Amino acid sequence: MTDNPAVRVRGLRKAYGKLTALDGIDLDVAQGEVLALLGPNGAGKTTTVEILAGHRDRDAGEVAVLGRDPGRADLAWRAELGIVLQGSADLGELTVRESVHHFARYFPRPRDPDEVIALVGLTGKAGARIRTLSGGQRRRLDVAVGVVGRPRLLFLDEPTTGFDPQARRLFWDLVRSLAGRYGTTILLTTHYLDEAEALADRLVVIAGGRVVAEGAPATLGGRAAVRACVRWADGQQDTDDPAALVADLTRRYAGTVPGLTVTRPSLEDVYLDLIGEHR
Ligand SMILES: Nc1ncnc2c1ncn2[C@@H]1O[C@H](COP(=O)(O)OP(=O)(O)OP(=O)(O)O)[C@@H](O)[C@H]1O
Repeated sequence: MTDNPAVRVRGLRKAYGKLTALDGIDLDVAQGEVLALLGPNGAGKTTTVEILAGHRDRDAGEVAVLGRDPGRADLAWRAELGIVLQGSADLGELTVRESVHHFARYFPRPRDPDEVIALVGLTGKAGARIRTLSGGQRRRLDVAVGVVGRPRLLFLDEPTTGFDPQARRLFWDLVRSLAGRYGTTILLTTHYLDEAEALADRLVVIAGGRVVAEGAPATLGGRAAVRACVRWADGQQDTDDPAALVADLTRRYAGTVPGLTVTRPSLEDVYLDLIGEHR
């Protein structure tokens, strides 16, 4: 972790009436890092992102986002952020192009709105009124608005909900290029484990308002240490060295091993185990 993280959270708490939504969250996001916040419905992901983005008050805890307390930050701080939350502002009578141009004017160094529209794959709909867009197209517009201000830090709350598979891949390319080429720090929430695995340097899993695990996608929850399971027509065996076992089987069968499969737990398996323990 760098000395000067983009996001630093200690002991974050938030209750809605009697319901404790966040029960002491600690979180760091390094500059340039892509961090995915995972957790079941109601875990507290949106509450966390909204507090970090300055859209919601907290009850307790220390929060620094780009070095500032979001509860007391100013317009210059806000201009460094890109925010794609759930439920977008309603500018339904504007066209896609008018909307992105409109939001670009709030920022001191915006990206070219037409380039941003192309980046999210909406060039063909640039002249269409927002109210005529499909759900996935509307979400792509939210993403365009989120990145048009050239943010240093981008919050994406379930950004690809409603995207078709092609649009999701286009979005993944966009996130990778923002992180890789521009060094944008990105905090995203998602329910898609493949998305988290494809994009994130690090995952943080929350459940019941607490952090229950964190780590790189390849190692979360001890994933890398779990043994592989080799199955074939006449048997199965767990092993640390599947290549050696397969070589041995190949010799035993003097060629092709019937019905051979080698499996390791997927990120989804590990994730479900993790949140299952905290239900
Ligand atoms: N404005 C609100 N008033 C009352 N309760 C709320 C409010 N917003 C969220 N909650 C409650 O706080 C808890 C955390 O909600 P939050 O939206 O942060 O979860 P989440 O992890 O983003 O869930 P999801 O994956 O379903 O989007 C839930 O139990 C939710 O019902």
